[in-house]
Amino acid sequence: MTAAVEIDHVTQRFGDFTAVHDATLTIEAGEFFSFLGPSGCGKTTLLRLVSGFTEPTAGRISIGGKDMRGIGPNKRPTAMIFQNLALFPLMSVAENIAFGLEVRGLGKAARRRRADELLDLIALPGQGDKKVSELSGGQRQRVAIARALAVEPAVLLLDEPLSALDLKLRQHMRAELRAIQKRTGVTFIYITHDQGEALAMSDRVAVMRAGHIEQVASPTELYDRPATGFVAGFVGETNRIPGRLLQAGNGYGVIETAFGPLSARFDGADSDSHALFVRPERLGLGDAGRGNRLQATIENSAFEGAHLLVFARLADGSPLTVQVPNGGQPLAVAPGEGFTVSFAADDATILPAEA
Ligand SMILES: Nc1ncnc2c1ncn2[C@@H]1O[C@H](COP(=O)(O)OP(=O)(O)OP(=O)(O)O)[C@@H](O)[C@H]1O
Repeated sequence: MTAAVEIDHVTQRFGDFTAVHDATLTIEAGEFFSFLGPSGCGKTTLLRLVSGFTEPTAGRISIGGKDMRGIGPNKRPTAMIFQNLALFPLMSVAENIAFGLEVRGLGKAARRRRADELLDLIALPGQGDKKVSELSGGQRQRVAIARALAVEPAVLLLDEPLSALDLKLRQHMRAELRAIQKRTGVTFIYITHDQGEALAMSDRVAVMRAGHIEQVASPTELYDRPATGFVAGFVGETNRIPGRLLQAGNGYGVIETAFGPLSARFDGADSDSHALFVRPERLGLGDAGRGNRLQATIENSAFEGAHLLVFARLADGSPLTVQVPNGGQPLAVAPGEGFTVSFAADDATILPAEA
């Protein structure tokens, strides 16, 4: 089972405070969709609205084309997985998975059959008789997913389920979650403040800021075509150079900056002031005919294995980060020395400047 989720002009207020402002978007059936944003931006509130734990102050949520107004959480075709998995430690793995089925009156043999199917799905075949306490953190995570899937929800809601795991396991579980989602075809709605997680797993991501949805796009589009300065800065690293728009046309613009005119992609967004955003890995050392040039002075650098991060200052003292691929040669410039970087207009974006 799978279903689309329509969020139609949904607002959630708590007293005078608006946690979600007029959100409108459709999550397609079978999609892995993430809400990404800093703490307090309203992600959990939106998830609770979809699950039915909270009714919106205004607007409407539909699941599978059905209006969910007045339909309580246990009547919705959704299941939720929380950060603390709340597995029952004294029950076996199979009993944990089948718990929701017992409540629904399914017989013992049928429950066990379903638990075994789900154990295959989460790549823990034959582990049903183990105790939860005998499993690793990642295995418990998978059992929690199996338990949520046992009741055949059309939409699975996941509230930062990986945040308690260590980095290695988290990265491994990203791939696991994605694979389980693909195998089941269930719509996954995932919330996280970890951009790496959202980019690695999702078909599409909604970036949220202070209750507003800033952009909904695929991971590559978010990274390469951020719609706002906030998205450019929140999803990945970026350099920001403020300036005044000089000219625009055909999808490109030129802004006058403290370092001369610079050109980049520009979609024509009107604003009193603009800024150019360029990612550290899109800056190349030297002037290799890339179109835009900047002079900077190196402050220090950090070796990260596959690349070197160079922290530099522009002439007005503002910071510039350059990511240089590790080509097996030491960097030819030392701290305190000046150097030139360049970038192509296609590798940078001009957006309205934000405070
Ligand atoms: N029941 C409530 N009553 C009053 N304010 C609330 C309530 N629930 C959430 N808020 C406020 O709404 C805002 C959004 O909260 P929410 O939990 O949705 O954020 P979040 O993006 O999920 O953050 P985090 O990543 O920290 O969980 C916060 O400022 C929070 O304090």
